[in-house]
Amino acid sequence: MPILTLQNISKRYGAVQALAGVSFEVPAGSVFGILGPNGSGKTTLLGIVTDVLKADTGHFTLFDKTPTARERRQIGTLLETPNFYHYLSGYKNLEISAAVKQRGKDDIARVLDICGLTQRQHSAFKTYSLGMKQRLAIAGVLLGDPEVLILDEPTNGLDPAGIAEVRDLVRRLAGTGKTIILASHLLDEVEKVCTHVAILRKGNLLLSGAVNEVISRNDYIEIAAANNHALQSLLLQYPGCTSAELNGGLLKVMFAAQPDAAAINNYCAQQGIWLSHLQLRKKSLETAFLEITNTPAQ
Ligand SMILES: Nc1ncnc2c1ncn2[C@@H]1O[C@H](COP(=O)(O)OP(=O)(O)OP(=O)(O)O)[C@@H](O)[C@H]1O
Repeated sequence: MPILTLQNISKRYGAVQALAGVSFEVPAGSVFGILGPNGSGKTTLLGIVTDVLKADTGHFTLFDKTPTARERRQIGTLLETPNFYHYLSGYKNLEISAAVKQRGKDDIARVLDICGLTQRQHSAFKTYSLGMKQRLAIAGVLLGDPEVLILDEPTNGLDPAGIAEVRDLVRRLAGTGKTIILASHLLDEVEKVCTHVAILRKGNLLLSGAVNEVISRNDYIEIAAANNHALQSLLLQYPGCTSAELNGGLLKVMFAAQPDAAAINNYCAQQGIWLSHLQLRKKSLETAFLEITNTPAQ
């Protein structure tokens, strides 16, 4: 059963089409990244799902049901950094969060433990590192043990140590079976923690699904010969070749499917070009992502 199903969600702010007919499913137990550059509609989408905003068209279900207060109670949301009191301890701040959520204090020790803050629970919030502050914010979201967590840019503004701490926490939470939906403009974040992804650009969904399936990462080849221009023309005619760019003394050649280096070597030899260099290289997720986001939206 999908945890969240979006169907044809659109939202406009005046002249800006923030979301244009977005549909996808978030599977149970996934860490689902909503990825896109600034202004692509991520926060708007999370706002709609958490009932802060109303969609113009379309609808969504939570746990396969039209959401009521009962379904919403199973969602813990962190859309912006909470206003913790700087002079109060982590524990006292969570007492306030629990009271706002009309929950008792009995869950505080558990969430502090999950977020690795037990030892520092009685220290003032102002003495916490950036990573600890964000972990406290996530601890607040975990009060009441929701099944689904929605986090908007959870590592934004953190230093590298804080980013690593929050990523570890997200992975740990995923390991306990929680479904985690997080918006991010950081590809690295999605690569490191997400199992699934939806990629948005200017309010359009470019693709969604399991990270390994939707972001194809075929190898590319680096290749050179005495006459690189002749080699370039030749390779552009090779079946499945999508580009051949000259970079320094090497050609970087991309393919629609996994390239076969031996077959390419043979092809060049048959055409009278002897290679001085041929190497298979792994395409980075960043390159794959740029290719996806540079293709026209449907
Ligand atoms: N209240 C609003 N009024 C007018 N335009 C808005 C409003 N909120 C968002 N927008 C516009 O809608 C588009 C989508 O914004 P949104 O904040 O959802 O994107 P985002 O992907 O979350 O970006 P960011 O990472 O910068 O938060 C942007 O062009 C933004 O300027």
